[in-house]
Amino acid sequence: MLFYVVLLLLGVGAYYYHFTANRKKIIERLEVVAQRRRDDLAKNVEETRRIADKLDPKRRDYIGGLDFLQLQNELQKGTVTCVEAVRTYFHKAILAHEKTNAVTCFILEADQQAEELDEKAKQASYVKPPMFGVPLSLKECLKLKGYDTTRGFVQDAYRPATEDSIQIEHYKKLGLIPFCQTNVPQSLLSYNCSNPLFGTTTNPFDSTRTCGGSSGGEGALIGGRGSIIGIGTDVGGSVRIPCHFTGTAGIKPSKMRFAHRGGGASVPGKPMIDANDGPMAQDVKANVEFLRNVWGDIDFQSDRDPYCPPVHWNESLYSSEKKLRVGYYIDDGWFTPTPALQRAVLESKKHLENAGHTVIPFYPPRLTKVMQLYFRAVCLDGGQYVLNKLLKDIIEPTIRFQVTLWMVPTWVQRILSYPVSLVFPRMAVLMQSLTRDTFELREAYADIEAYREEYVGMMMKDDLDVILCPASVMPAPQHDIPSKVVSGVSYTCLYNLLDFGAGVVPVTTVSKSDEEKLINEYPETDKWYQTVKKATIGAIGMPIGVQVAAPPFREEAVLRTMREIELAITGK
Ligand SMILES: CCCCCCCC/C=C\CCCCCCCC(=O)NCC(=O)O
Repeated sequence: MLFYVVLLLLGVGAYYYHFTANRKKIIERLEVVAQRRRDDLAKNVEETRRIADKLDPKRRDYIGGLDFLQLQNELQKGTVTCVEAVRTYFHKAILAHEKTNAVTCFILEADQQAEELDEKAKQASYVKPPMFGVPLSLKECLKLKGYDTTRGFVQDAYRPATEDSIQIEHYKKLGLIPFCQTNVPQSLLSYNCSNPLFGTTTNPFDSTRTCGGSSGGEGALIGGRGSIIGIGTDVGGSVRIPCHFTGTAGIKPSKMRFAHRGGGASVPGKPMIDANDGPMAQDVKANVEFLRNVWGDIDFQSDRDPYCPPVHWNESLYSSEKKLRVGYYIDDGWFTPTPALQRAVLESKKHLENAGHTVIPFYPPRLTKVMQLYFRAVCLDGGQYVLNKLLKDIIEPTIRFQVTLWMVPTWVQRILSYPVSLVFPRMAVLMQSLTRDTFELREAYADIEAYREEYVGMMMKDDLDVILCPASVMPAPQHDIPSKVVSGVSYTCLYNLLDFGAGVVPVTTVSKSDEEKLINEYPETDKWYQTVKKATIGAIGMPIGVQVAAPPFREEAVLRTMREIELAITGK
């Protein structure tokens, strides 16, 4: 017996030695690559600055002060040139990048593309596309020919995409000029924004706090006024959470509204959790104008990807005079949001009521079950795909907590969940979420299908057009918090599980009385609540958004509601 125990211990020891020696070698090699990539970025920023500085600062200030529609209009009229627009945003993005570390690469050829467009515009026969010359920032994971899409993995640096994705091709055809790529959290499966290649992107309003993720670089850049419009991706909130954290507006459309051929994903092959790309901008108006043009010309995408149905922009749904019926909630029953987030929903409710809409309570059913289904379906192989990639890379410290969760075998998590349930029931629910086998996975898929039917059934029963609810559980927290509170995505991931269109519009900022309420009334019943409460103290002044969602192909109703809230708040 002793012999076998010694043999086992020797085996484990040898494996551990081999594993750590191998990891050390990988890390040493990748650290050289990461340093080289960062040095290249520093040179790239300086070259961009040289180009941006060719534009007269007075002109730059004027163009930089235009909003999306004004810039689009001046470019159409020819009173602003494409070169001027690109150089202005090169300059503004450098400023925002210096503050937040949002950019992973400036696309220098944007300047040349702008020159070419300006040349074309001189020809009398040339018809300008609708978004002629508007500079566009892109989340780093989007496939752009000639540029890396690392998703924060050092191992994927210097492996540029060989083609544009269909969506990028389309945006270029509509006249947009991609001018920079923006930072993401390693693996994209997080709502912070840090990786070992490009480092941490910070919130433009407070550098000790995260800009959110995974489209965090976009949030920081747009919130920091370094881009007028950008594209993010969202599988659990990655467009909507950064919008909420940085005071910007964006929407994740339902999956089928864009072509996905040639695109990338954080975890390929997860059929029931629907991700999509989506625009992010300084206001809702820009999102509307962008999607009106993209969906107005959606045949471009459908012709190249038959899985993308040719569903055109529905102007009558967006501009309808018919009053809306809105279901709202301020607490999903899984994770009570901090007071400012609840207040934002109640204020939005008032704005909608003042505009003549009917707003009634709505109770999303069984969120505890939803959280289990979401984590089971998003980590459908128990997290193995992401873990395999991470183990071949330098692991980002701010996601180490969730990496540890993925490393503990499922059966161990299940056994431990029983004692844990006695002191921390919500954690125990998640410990039972990663799948043991395909039987459980099939069951989860069937449950998601049934849940979708139940949810839309409830909306139909009350004749609801859209749902209004919080965008998250808290305002932007410190950089390490998202990994410790992965369960805080309940307000957003629900609408990926349902495949609804869902957007976020900025509504308010955290006030002193929100903080007092937080201190006196916010629950402290478990570790997650304690962490959220602690992270939210000191967040006075941080932006707060609300979320609007509607079933697939009704994104125009979502945008209409968001726009009405925006109009009521900003008056423009
Ligand atoms: C014991 C607990 C087991 C649960 C393990 C959970 C590990 C965390 C896994 C996933 C976290 C998901 C968070 C999602 C954040 C938003 C991600 C997103 O939208 N990404 C965009 C994209 O992938 O394109």
